[in-house]
Amino acid sequence: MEETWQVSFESIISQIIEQGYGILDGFLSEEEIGALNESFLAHYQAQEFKQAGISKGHEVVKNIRGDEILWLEKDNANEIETRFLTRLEEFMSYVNYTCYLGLRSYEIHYASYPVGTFYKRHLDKFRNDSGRKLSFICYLNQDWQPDNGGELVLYLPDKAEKILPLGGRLAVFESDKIEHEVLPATRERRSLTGWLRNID
Ligand SMILES: O=C(O)CCC(=O)C(=O)O
Ligand SMILES: [Fe+2]
Repeated sequence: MEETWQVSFESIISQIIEQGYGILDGFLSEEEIGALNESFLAHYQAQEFKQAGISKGHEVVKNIRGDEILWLEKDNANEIETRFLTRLEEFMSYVNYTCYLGLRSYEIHYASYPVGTFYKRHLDKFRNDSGRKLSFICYLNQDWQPDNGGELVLYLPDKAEKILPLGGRLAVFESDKIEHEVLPATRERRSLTGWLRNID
C-alpha cells in the first residue's frame, strides 16, 4: 500500500474510533471520478439500475427512500470499478490491522438519487443480518455546490452533522450505531455505497 494511503487511512480510522464516523476527501482523484461517472452512465443507460427497497424483502417505498441502485460485483467489474474495489479492500485490511473488527467481506452498490428524492432517517441494519459493521459512501458528484443540498445527515448523540456529497469524498460510520438520512438535492446525486461485513 502506498504511504499516502496509510496516512489517510490512519486519519479516517481515528475519526471513526473517536466519534463513530470519519470523512476522507480525495479517496478518488478527479480522473477516477470522471471514469466512474462514465461507467455509471453506461450502466444507467443500459437500464441496469432498479428502484431500491427498504428491507430484505426489497419492498419499494418511495416516501421512505427514492434512490435507484445497481449492485457492483467484483467478477463483472470493469477496470475503474476494479481499481475502486481494490482501494476499498486495502482500506478494509487496514481497518482490520488497526481495529480488530474482523472484517471479511463487503457489499456495494451504485446509487442514483433523482432530483428531489431522499432517504428518511434510518439505521443500516437488517433484522436478520447483523453482519454490517461499517457503512461507507463514496460520492461521485462533480462540482457539487452547497446549495445543491443532498447532505448526508448523521444523528450523533449530541448533534446532527451534515455532510455534503462532494465528489471523491468517502464517509464511513458504524452501521449499527449511527442513524442517518439523505436530504433532497437540486441535482441528481450519485454515489457508491456499501458495507464492510464481519460475516460473509
Ligand atoms: O448516500 C448517502 O449519503 C447515504 C445512503 C444510505 O444511507 C444508504 O444507502 O443506506
Ligand atoms: Fe443508510
